[in-house]
Amino acid sequence: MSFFPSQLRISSSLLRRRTAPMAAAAAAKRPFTSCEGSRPTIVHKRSLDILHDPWFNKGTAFSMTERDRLDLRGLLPPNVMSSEQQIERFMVDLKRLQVNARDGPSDTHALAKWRILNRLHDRNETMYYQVLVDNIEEYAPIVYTPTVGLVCQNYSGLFRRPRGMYFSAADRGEMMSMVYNWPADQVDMIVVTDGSRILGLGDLGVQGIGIAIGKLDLYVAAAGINPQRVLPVMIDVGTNNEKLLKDSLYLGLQEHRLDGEEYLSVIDEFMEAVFTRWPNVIVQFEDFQSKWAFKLLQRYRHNYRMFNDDVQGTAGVAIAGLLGAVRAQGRPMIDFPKQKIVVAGAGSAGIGVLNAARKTMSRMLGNNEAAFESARSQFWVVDAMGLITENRMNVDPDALPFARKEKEIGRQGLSEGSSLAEVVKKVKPDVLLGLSAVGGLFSKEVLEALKDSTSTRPAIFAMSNPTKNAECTPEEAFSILGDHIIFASGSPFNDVVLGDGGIGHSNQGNNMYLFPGIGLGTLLSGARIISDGMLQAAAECLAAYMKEEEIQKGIIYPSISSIRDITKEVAAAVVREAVAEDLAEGYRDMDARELQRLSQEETVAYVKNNMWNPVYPTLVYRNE
Ligand SMILES: NC(=O)C1=CN([C@@H]2O[C@H](COP(=O)(O)OP(=O)(O)OC[C@H]3O[C@@H](n4cnc5c(N)ncnc54)[C@H](O)[C@@H]3O)[C@@H](O)[C@H]2O)C=CC1
Ligand SMILES: CC(=O)C(=O)O
Ligand SMILES: [Mg+2]
Repeated sequence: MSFFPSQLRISSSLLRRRTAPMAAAAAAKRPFTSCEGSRPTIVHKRSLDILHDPWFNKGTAFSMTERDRLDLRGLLPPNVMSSEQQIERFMVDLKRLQVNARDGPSDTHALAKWRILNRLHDRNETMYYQVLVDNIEEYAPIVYTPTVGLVCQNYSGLFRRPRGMYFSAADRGEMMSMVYNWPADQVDMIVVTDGSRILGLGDLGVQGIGIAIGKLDLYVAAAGINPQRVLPVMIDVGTNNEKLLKDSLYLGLQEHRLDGEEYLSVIDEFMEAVFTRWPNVIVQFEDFQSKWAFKLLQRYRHNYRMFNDDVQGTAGVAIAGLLGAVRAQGRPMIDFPKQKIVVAGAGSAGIGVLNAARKTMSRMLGNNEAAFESARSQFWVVDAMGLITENRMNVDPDALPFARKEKEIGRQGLSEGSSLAEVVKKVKPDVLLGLSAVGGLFSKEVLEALKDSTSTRPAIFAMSNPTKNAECTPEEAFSILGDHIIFASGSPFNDVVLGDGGIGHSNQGNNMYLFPGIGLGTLLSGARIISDGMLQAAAECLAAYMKEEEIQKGIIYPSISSIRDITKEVAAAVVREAVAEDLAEGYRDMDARELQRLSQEETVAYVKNNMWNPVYPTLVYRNE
């Protein structure tokens, strides 16, 4: 099945948008698995051991009866706090930092917030996630992009308590037993990186584990995956970052990266080990350099429950945004195949987006070979060496399908290696999309050239992360191109106040709108693999989520404050597609046949009821 649905399916889901009433659970034929937060939790420890365990610790919120039950009386100040009071106290501390920091959202300021939040995570996970869920808009930029980039760059210095697992080249032959060192018998979600391309910051070696941790924080906050069942993983096969190789305080292997068969054998061993211990786990590959991203995806996707977020998650988010941009021009989505799109960056993310966009156009044009071939001519791809054409020596095989024919581009006055500014000047594209990792690539010259766009409302996607790597800022885009544009960036920027006092919307086009729902939907369907159709359903759901009035205002992605809601909808769409493709094997007491019987509303309710909420459970002690 190819990546994106026909226009008909998009339209019908647009009609269904946000129609799933929560009353559906009550109307459902059978009770769904209830929220785990309400069940008592059996613990096998007491006293200080409980206070020092972030999974169970409630700090001052332990009730007096619980303090008696768990031998905690006298180990805490006597005033029992509600979780709201606890958070209020914590926030006073966190906000004081904000008041005192005179330098605005500087790096040191953001890092200080990350430290405070991380320390909370280390002593009380429930409260940490409560703070995150309730203030996701404020703290996603701290636990995720952009601050997570800074955290990864400084991880060797910031490291205090271990979080997640490290599999290194030195562990070859040991991984099958090592996985049993992880304390949880059930793991639902693993995010794994080899640290070779962290955001747009390059090879950060073992320090890249920060990105796996940040992504899993969003799995918990947005998708309600139980934090006791997530596992961040770093596969340390060395680093080619010369600075880290020479740094005596660096925490990873100080040797050059393994390559070729040796590298593959390490990743193979890791996959075999984790799927042996946790056969139903889902593995998200994150921030692997392009060289391996596609190869590993092809190697594993038909046998394991895995996906590559940079290739597949980014593609879905970009497609949803591109369709939003078409609607924002006042045109029907079926006009998407007429859009001229210039893409800067032909790495794992850029090529992932290009393949998905081409397939989407092709489906809209009739879904045959001629349509697929014709869709190709809507794209111009520029990488570090300029416009990619068939004359490029040693063109990357993944980029080859998008290499322009000299004959075609000769007519436009372009040639192999033409600069981005030249390409934009000559093509006059509807969309300029950056996944280059080069901050400021959309220079004044490039944006000036876009003024001649044939679109009534050109779209600029400056998708590279973190903030400093964005191809341009919204201020630059709106000030040069005027008010009637669409702007999206990978990391968050503030909206821009326009000359007439209106708002120039700065959308965050980030795969965070899809990966949590893809993971949750896969988990709750029990799908054996993650198919193109499931990814396509996720992207379609995101595209359909935006209301017409929002789109007309230039808002093409939801606010991050609604990420839990959008994730629930995306997960339900993924579940339904898995069922439709006969891939779903069920989850816990919801078997495949029962899943099949659920209506759309019931599927949404099923997803919602299986999302973990950060609420203190009642703790009951039992001897082991
Ligand atoms: N917003 C989002 O959700 C996502 C954003 N990204 C961002 O995309 C960026 C790229 O990621 P990957 O594709 O994995 O990296 P990559 O390193 O595989 O690819 C980078 C590409 O940019 C090209 N490039 C370098 N300099 C250029 C220049 N001056 N002009 C045009 N192209 C140039 C390179 O030739 C290469 O093709 C990163 O900054 C990453 O943070 C990645 C995934 C998701
Ligand atoms: C967002 C993301 O996955 C990246 O920048 O790599
Ligand atoms: Mg990534």
